[in-house]
Amino acid sequence: MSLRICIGGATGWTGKALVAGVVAAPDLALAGAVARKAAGADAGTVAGLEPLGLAVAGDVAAALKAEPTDVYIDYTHPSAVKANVLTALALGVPAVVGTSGLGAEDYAEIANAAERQGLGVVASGNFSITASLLTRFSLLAAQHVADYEIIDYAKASKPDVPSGTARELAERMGAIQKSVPGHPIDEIIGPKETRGADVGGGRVHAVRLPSYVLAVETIFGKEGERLTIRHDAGTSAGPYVAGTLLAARRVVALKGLVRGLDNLLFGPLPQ
Ligand SMILES: NC(=O)C1=CN([C@@H]2O[C@H](COP(=O)(O)OP(=O)(O)OC[C@H]3O[C@@H](n4cnc5c(N)ncnc54)[C@H](O)[C@@H]3O)[C@@H](O)[C@H]2O)C=CC1
Ligand SMILES: O=C(O)C1=N[C@H](C(=O)O)C[C@H](O)C1
Repeated sequence: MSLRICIGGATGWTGKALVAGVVAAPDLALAGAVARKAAGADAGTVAGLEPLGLAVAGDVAAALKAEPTDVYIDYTHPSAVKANVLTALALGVPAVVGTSGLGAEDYAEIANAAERQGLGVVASGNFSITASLLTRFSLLAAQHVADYEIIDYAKASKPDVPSGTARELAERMGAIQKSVPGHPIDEIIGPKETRGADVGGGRVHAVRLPSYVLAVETIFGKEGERLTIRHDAGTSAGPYVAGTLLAARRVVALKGLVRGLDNLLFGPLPQ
């Protein structure tokens, strides 16, 4: 039997690519689509496909109550994602979280809800395979190099900061080892903001300019040498589809939260 998927944010840049990905996959079926402004429209039509005979719902609860659903996928907005995921869990549906804007405390709350319900959640700041390689390489480097900073580049209109990619990376790198600034930030002469923000125990610098989609750079410094690891997203949402659908296929067998697609692709980080 096909895995029944509901997509939150089905009319968006990523959501439309996911609707097409689900429709094209022989083992998946589109059971629901959520988008406030397109409620009532055909889910295929709003994604630029042939009509699917499935009406878009105005909110997550309506979609999950209307059709039996195995997995809820969220690509909505930083202001909506947490409530959407908690709603899905409360209705007994595991979730895959692509939307950015949540940090360690939000994920602790989501992890608790998932464990209480005995359900899985997979969240990843970036579901592209190559971005997951940046994450994994950076986590490995953080095991060996104590001094690092992250630069987070995105489009000028991005509403959240840092990006989901950079935030997850900073929090996970900080859990391995915190990067202590060589000169205490409180004692800096000049505007302290120039040194970026402390996210999870490392400095993150956000650049927001036209022409970027999303790029993340981790810079590791040691006496006499430097390592830079960088990922650049292009203008297509295609790279996020395979990783998101891999997470959807795997989340049904999980209990609790897995944060980071790299954990599904490459297993736990070697100690
Ligand atoms: N983890 C990953 O690999 C990726 C994460 N993202 C993140 O996913 C999110 C969505 O990105 P895009 O697809 O570019 O956005 P978009 O703006 O193109 O689409 C957002 C969708 O969510 C809906 N929406 C907006 N506000 C809402 C609200 N308050 N409640 C319910 N639905 C709402 C819109 O109607 C639309 O369908 C962003 O946070 C972005 O950073 C995007 C691409 C990849
Ligand atoms: O807002 C976007 O567009 C993206 N956001 C994600 C993030 O916040 O990390 C990543 C994706 O590459 C595009």
